[in-house]
Parts: sequence; C-alpha cells; structure tokens
Amino acid sequence: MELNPQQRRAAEFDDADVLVLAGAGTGKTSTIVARVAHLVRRDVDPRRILLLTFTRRAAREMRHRLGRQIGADVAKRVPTGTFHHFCLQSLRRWPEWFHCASLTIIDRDDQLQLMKLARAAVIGKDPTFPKSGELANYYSFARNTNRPLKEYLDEFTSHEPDCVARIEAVLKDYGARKQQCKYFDYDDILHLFARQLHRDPVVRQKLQRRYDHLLVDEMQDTNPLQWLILDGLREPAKLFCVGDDAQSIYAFRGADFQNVHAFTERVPGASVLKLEHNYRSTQEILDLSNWLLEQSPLKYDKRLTATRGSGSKPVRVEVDDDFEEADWITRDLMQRHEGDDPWRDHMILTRSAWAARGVEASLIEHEIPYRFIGGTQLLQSAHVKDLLSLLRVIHNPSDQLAWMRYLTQWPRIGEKTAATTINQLLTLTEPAQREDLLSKRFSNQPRLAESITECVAVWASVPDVIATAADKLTPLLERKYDDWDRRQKDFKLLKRLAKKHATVADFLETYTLDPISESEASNDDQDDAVTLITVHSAKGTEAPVCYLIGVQPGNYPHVRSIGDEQKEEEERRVLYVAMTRAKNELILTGTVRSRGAFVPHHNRSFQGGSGQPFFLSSMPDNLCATDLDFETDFSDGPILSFRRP
Ligand SMILES: Nc1ncnc2c1ncn2[C@@H]1O[C@H](COP(=O)(O)OP(=O)(O)OP(=O)(O)O)[C@@H](O)[C@H]1O
Repeated sequence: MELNPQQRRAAEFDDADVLVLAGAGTGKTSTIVARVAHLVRRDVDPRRILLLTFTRRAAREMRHRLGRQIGADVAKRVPTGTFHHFCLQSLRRWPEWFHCASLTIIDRDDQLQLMKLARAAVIGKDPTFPKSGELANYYSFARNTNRPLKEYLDEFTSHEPDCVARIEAVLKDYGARKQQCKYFDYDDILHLFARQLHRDPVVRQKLQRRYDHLLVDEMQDTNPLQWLILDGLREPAKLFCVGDDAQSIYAFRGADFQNVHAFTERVPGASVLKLEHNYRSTQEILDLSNWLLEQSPLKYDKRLTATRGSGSKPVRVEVDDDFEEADWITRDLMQRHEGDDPWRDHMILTRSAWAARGVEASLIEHEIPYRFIGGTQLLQSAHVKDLLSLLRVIHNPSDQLAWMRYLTQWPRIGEKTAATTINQLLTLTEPAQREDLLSKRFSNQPRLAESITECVAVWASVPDVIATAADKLTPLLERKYDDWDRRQKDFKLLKRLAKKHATVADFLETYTLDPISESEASNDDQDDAVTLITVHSAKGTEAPVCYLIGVQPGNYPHVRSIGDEQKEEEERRVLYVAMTRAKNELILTGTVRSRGAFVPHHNRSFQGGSGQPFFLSSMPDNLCATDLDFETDFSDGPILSFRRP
C-alpha cells in the first residue's frame, strides 16, 4: 500500500513532537505502522520506540502489520501494548522503583466485592447510601481524572457534605483492604506508575532514558492520568500522537478531550498534521456520517471525503421488535452467503452484549459461525472464576476474595467457617503450613488441599496447572452447575489460551487487564466467521458490510444520557464510530416501538412514539434508502424482507 502525501509527511516527520488529527478510516493505523518502519530504517533501535495502543487487539494488529514491513523479528522488539500493559510490565520489572514487590490484579467483580465489604463495615445497612457500583465509579473516576476524591465528589456529584464525608470514609476503608490483600485494581496500575514518575526524579530519569520515541494511538480516549504518564516520559523522547476528536467515546471512563485540543499548549513547539482522505468507505456512508456530526452544537470541523468514490446508500430497516430484527439480519446474512459472500465480510454492531442477545440466539439457531467481541467475558463466568480462585490463592496467599471463593465452593463450608480459616491462613508464611492447616481442618474434603498441592507441583507449566485444576475441580463443579455440559467447554478454551503464557501470573493478568470474550476465545482460529461486536470494542475495525442494530429512540442517544449535553454528545460519537466502520454497505436496523409506544406501520419514520430525542429523526430522506424502497415479501417469516438493489 502506497502512503498518500499527507500520510507520508506524518510518518516521516522528524522535526518536532506531533499530533496527527486523523478522521475515521483515513489510515491512522497504517500511518503509525509506517512511522515505526521509518524510524527503524533510520537506525533507531526498535527497543527505544514505545508504541501505546488502546486495546490488546489493536496492539496485536499493529505488531502484525509492522512485521510485514520490517520483519516479524524486528517488530517483536518494539515494545507495543496498552498503557496498562506497559505500566504493569514496568512495575513487575523494576519493583524496587515502585515499591511493589508482589501484587494481584483484581477485576471489576472483585473490586465490587471488596467495596461491598467496605460499605458494610463503615455504613452498615442504609439503602439510601450510594451502592457499591456507584462508589467504585467515584473512586475510579477521581483517580483517572487525577483529582482529589473530595474535590471530585464536590464538583461532580450532588451529595451533601455529610454524605461526601461518609463516602470518603468507605473509600478509605476500601483502600486499606486492598493494601491488606496486596490487591491492585485497574486504576492503581497507572496511578502508581504516574506517581513514581513524577515524584521520584531518579525513577523519572531512568524511565526517560529508555525511549527515543513515544507513539500513541487513539489519543482522544486517553485520560488525565495517561497524559501525566506521557508528559513524564517525553523529553528527550519525541511524541507522535494520533487521534480523532469525533471518535472520543470513553469520557465515561475519564477520557479527556483536552489531550487532543490542548496538545499544542501543553507541548510547546509541537506540530499538528491532518489526515483527511478516507480510504475505507464509499461516499454515501460518509455523507450520512458527516451529516450526523454536522448536527452537533460542537464544531468538529470534519468532512470526510471518500477516495473510493460512490457506492450504495445506507439502508434503514424498520422492524417491530428484537425478534424481527434478529430474523431479518440472519436471513439477509444467509442470502448473501448463498451468493458466495464469505461470513467474515459481515460485522454486526451493538450497543451492548445484552442488546445483541436476540441476534446471537438467531445466529446460533441458524448455525452461522460468529465471533462475539466485547460479549460475555470468559473469565467472568462463575465456573471459570471458581477454577481461577484456586490459581489465585497459590499466586497470592493474601488474596482473601479468592480464598473465600475457593473454600466456599466445597460442600458444607459456609462463609463463617471460611472467614475464620482465612484469618488463620493469613498468619502463616509457608505454603506447607497452609496446606497442612487445610488438610487437617477439612480432612473430610481431602481434594481441597490436594488440589493446591498438585497445582503447585506443576506451577511452572501454565497448561499443566489449568489441566490439573480442571481435573481436580470438575467433580465438584459438575454437581454445582445444572448446565455443566455447556460450561465445561470453557475449560478447554482456558487450556488453549494457557499455551500462550509463560507464567500463571501473566495468564491471570492478561485477561484481567483486557478481558476476552467466550466466543472470541472459542473462535480464535476460525477464519470465516461473522463478527458480532460492541461499538466500544469496534474502534479500529472495519468490514465490507456492517449491520448496526438497535438504531432507535432510547438507544441513540441512550435514555440514561438524555438531558446531559456532554453525555448526549458522546452518544452521537458512538453512533459515528459505528457508522464509519462500514466499507461498502451500511444497514441500520431498529424497532419502531419506544417505551411501549407503538407507531403505526404507515407512520414509521424512526422517530419513535414517545417524543424521545433521536439523532436520526431529522435525517434528510436522500441520505438513506429504506427497506420499504425494496420489494416486500409477505410470504414467509418476517414481515419485511429486503432485496439488495
Ligand atoms: N494510502 C492508502 N491507500 C490505500 N488504502 C489505504 C491507505 N491508507 C489506508 N488505507 C486503507 O484504509 C482503511 C482504513 O485504514 P486504517 O484502519 O489505518 O484507518 P484508521 O484511520 O485507523 O481508521 P479508524 O480510526 O476509523 O479506525 C484500511 O483498509 C487501510 O488499508
């Protein structure tokens, strides 16, 4: 692929720090990859180029593309990964710099468990007090935006001072519990790294000396904490950041627009370059996407033009309910497949895994191979967590949540017995002492201690550890879960994933940091499959044919965001990101029911009957074809069937 002059200028820009503002599909991934290749050809040591991406998937894709340009061996030497991955690796590599000898990364579920304990201890029973999920969000948001908790609570919540003080007390207790169990939640990783980087000049100097170039993808979705990390690492290293303000969809996690908008103020002398030619989509798809942005009160100053020229108009398909929507899509997919289109050319985009359950069921029913990215997370399933609890207690004997899960899954061990046992376990320092305690205390359950001993014996081989754990726990779990036949296949997936990891710690951490979905794991090596994907996971992806489901009032903008201008605006960008994934065909499906209100068939105009705002309600007719423009077939199944023009 030949770079265009704008892309080449960016890739080879050697004068200063640079921000590349790149619209959707304008080749930013291609440009970043070309930049790394350019630097390597200019004799920069690949190990001194740090490439930070938003997801593990994006990192894999970059490494793959880079391999094609400079050879896989050289590409492997370029440190490439997410901010979390990079920071965690640094903490592990130089624990003395960060004062963190051993740590266990906990996921959102564990975080909530721990928060529940803290809330119960400090507040007791008070249904009016914020729930654990809300408290965890406050905690995370304050840290990602790098604000003191009180300042954040005062500014962004409407709680009374007394309540703010109680929230602070719960979060303090949560912090103490974390420390006691040697837990690190997701945000601690960045926080600790950034804190040391800025507090300790020696650490800062050592880290700064390691890199000559910092390349950052999806700059618009970085948060203030991530900016602090970049700011601490730059100089003499040069920044090369690529972003698109119209694709910023992570404000809910603390992403900060200013990292793009205020770039030149923060990095004196930096240049801003633009990529404006879209290579992905046909002009009709871009016309609709451009129109959507133009409706915003924010000035995005963005009009994408298609280098590919004209194609077919996006299509709106209006359905009565989720079933009809699912049916319509599977039939359309099958029709296309019969016409020799491979499954992999099709992507179905959804707001959430929950919203896609109808479509997923229909794909299964019709035996259409699919991969769900962003769907049910493999490591979150109860039976998988049961198995992982065994690995976790060996990896970190202070891991109280894992002990609780591990012990209480055995018959006749309740939370009380488990809690007293855990208290005793925490006082012991040697593995043999713990195993001894467990085998004596639970002599009627010999497998409980045996499982630990046998896993420890094969600890050096991750696949063997998983196989042993699965073997020991299966008789137990078989009895616990009614649908064991369905569940046990996940253990096979775990064994397959295990092969990719050198240590159990790495295995546990990788998927806690960037969870993998059940179907993603099972269809990892299946080449020809439809992609079902949440819009938030879809950044950086594309497909010739994209179905965007649930395009209806109540979803765009989402009911929860209505009335909050910033959130509504983010919702617009979510829809924009979704639309701009399509290369040749974009199909928007949605129901005409909204909050129980039904719009009569002849009145269907995608506006819903409830008066809820809807981004497409004033869409000019010429931007989309509707399914009603095509032949209607009442003979079988769904009311509307669609024939491609
Ligand atoms: N110079 C070029 N010539 C031909 N095709 C190109 C060129 N640059 C990019 N492309 C193609 O355009 C498509 C989009 O490129 P890429 O994925 O790099 O875009 P992006 O800017 O990262 O997109 P987004 O931000 O929307 O995810 C890809 O299929 C890529 O191969």
